[in-house]
Amino acid sequence: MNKVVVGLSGGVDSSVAAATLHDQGYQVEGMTLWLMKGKGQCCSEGMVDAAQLCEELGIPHHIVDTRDVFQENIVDYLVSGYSDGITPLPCSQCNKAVKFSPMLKYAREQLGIDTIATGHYARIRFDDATQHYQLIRAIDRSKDQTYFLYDLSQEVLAHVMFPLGETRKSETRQIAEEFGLHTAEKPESQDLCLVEANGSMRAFLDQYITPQRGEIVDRAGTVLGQHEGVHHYTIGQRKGLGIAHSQPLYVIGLDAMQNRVIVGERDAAFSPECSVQRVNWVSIAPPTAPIKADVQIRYRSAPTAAMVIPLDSDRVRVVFDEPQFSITPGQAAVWYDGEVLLGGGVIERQPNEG
Ligand SMILES: Nc1ncnc2c1ncn2[C@@H]1O[C@H](COP(=O)(O)OP(=O)(O)OP(=O)(O)O)[C@@H](O)[C@H]1O
Repeated sequence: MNKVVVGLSGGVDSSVAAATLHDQGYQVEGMTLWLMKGKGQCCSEGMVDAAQLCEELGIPHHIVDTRDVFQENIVDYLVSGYSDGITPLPCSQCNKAVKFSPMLKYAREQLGIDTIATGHYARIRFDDATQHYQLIRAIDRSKDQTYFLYDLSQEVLAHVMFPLGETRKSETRQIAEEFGLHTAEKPESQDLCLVEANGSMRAFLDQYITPQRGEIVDRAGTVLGQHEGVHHYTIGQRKGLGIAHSQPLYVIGLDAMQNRVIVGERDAAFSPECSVQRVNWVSIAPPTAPIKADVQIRYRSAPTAAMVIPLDSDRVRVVFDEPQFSITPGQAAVWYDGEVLLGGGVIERQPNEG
């Protein structure tokens, strides 16, 4: 019988992923990664919910202590990024370094199982022509999570299943009810796990970074106000600046070296291009010539037409057909050809951002 280890957060999506595979005849084992020191959602009640689910399905449940891996790859990464005036995206980094690789390693080495599954909304297809696994958007575009998965490797894609890729979110709860799972009623997580655990990103960061007062300036260097710490701000932010001005002002740069937040009017927050580092060509061999693609610079933003121009083995320049608002260093730029996620990487600081 085919064996699979399903990553269980204690939420409804991973519960349904496990129950579906179990129903299809797979020999399923549940695995919960203990990610956070303290009271992270997946780590206290989540572990109990995951254990109860495994009891309901009559399958084994493994809890793997990965708190050190999470601390090093996510907490330290966020603290150092925000201290440096960028806005890191923890979820893609978490998927790559904390969830998929350690889960697969543990499944193989400790359980002798070579396939893992999660409740992500995404699909995988093997393309015979290119001999590559391709990461494909979920059927339910409103829940599609491929943006957070761009950094997975071919090796991981070859051993992963996403049972919810063809399911609409509206059906998931119904399926959970049909299977009689207690997680059917569980509310959705609304935000980043660290934000849910700490109340806000600011509260999380303030535990690690001592707020340092500094100046809010315009591009010419004129002082317009004071800030409480560069790490409290993000490019494109409008609210919470506390400056009276004739036009709305936006954060257009964060200068950690000089401890300054740079603001400007809306027009100044648009850029025609950006460079992207730590690029992973997830579904295709790295191209040597520029390609046309639809690029997404935020999880919830619409993909927009651009040229993706390879610079070297893991850097590209993205030139948009139309200038984009608040391209945020640290966040992911991810590019698609239709439904296929071709690649992605981390947006670099722009030359004019201080
Ligand atoms: N602590 C964890 N241990 C193991 N797998 C996890 C853990 N957290 C998340 N996952 C896996 O990653 C998937 C996506 O996680 P995400 O945090 O985005 O939650 P979600 O989409 O709300 O899903 P869920 O409803 O299952 O919590 C989950 O469905 C689950 O398979």
